[in-house]
Amino acid sequence: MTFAINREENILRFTIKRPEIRNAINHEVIDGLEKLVSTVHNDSTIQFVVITGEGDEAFCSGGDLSIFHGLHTAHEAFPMLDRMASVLYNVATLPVPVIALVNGHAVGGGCEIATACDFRLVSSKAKAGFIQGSLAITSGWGGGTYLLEKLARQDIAMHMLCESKPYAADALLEKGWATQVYDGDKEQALQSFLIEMTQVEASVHRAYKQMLIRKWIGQNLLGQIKEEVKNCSLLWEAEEHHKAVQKFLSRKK
Ligand SMILES: CCC(=O)SCCNC(=O)CCNC(=O)[C@H](O)C(C)(C)COP(=O)(O)OP(=O)(O)OC[C@H]1O[C@@H](n2cnc3c(N)ncnc32)[C@H](O)[C@@H]1OP(=O)(O)O
Repeated sequence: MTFAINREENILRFTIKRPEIRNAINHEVIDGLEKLVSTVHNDSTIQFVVITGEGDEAFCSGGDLSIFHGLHTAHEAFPMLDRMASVLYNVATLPVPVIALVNGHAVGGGCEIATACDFRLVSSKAKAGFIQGSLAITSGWGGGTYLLEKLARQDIAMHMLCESKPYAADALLEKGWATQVYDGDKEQALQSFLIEMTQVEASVHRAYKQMLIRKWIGQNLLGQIKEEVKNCSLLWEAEEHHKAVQKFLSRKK
């Protein structure tokens, strides 16, 4: 199994379990995120959702290039992008706070997943960035839309998207992408982040989350995400994209 869903008291945790390829996303992990969403909707006692990656190296390295490289045309890429974008919107709009425990690198689609979450607790050793531009595509799972929505400074968000590179944790904090940066043990970091929040009734968290979701519905965030998906699928079929992916997959270390 390439993912795990575990419950610890009122916290539901989703772990991507593909550390050998830096927790890249395959179809089974997408299925797992769907399962996570339905579990939360069917259990009103869940207070928080945590998404993380196995190991110390990576939170998530984005789409599994060895699989998704097989998608050539916009027509072929669109269903994968659209499905993941929909699943991620369902994660972003879960009725409880969602925390990305960024235990290691979060690049490409991995950075999109973390950006869709309400909070990002980032290891001081991690790097994160929207590196999709270096593969001649844009974000395509909604991440660009979330970034432009979530960062207080739009110029910084645009710069991150257009530079298409990974940033160190301190820079991510300065830009407003990281909620907190932690040293050492991720479990301790999570515990201290949640300690004050757990003193507040879960119904209060749920009410604030609804406030946020209403705002996003009002500004048609989902419609904007659908446009992002469409544009990404058009860039996907260009020769430049396929060459860049091929270069990554065939690089010599
Ligand atoms: C769907 C839209 C998208 O998500 S587009 C973005 C796709 N993602 C990427 O381009 C990121 C590619 N990965 C990386 O940049 C690096 O692997 C990062 C995450 C920075 C980690 O570096 P480092 O710790 O040095 O590991 P490494 O590069 O030696 O990789 C270890 C093995 O894992 C593999 N791997 C890594 N990422 C992916 C991926 N996204 N898809 C498929 N395989 C991936 C590497 O190829 C490497 O495999 P191997 O050990 O050489 O067989």
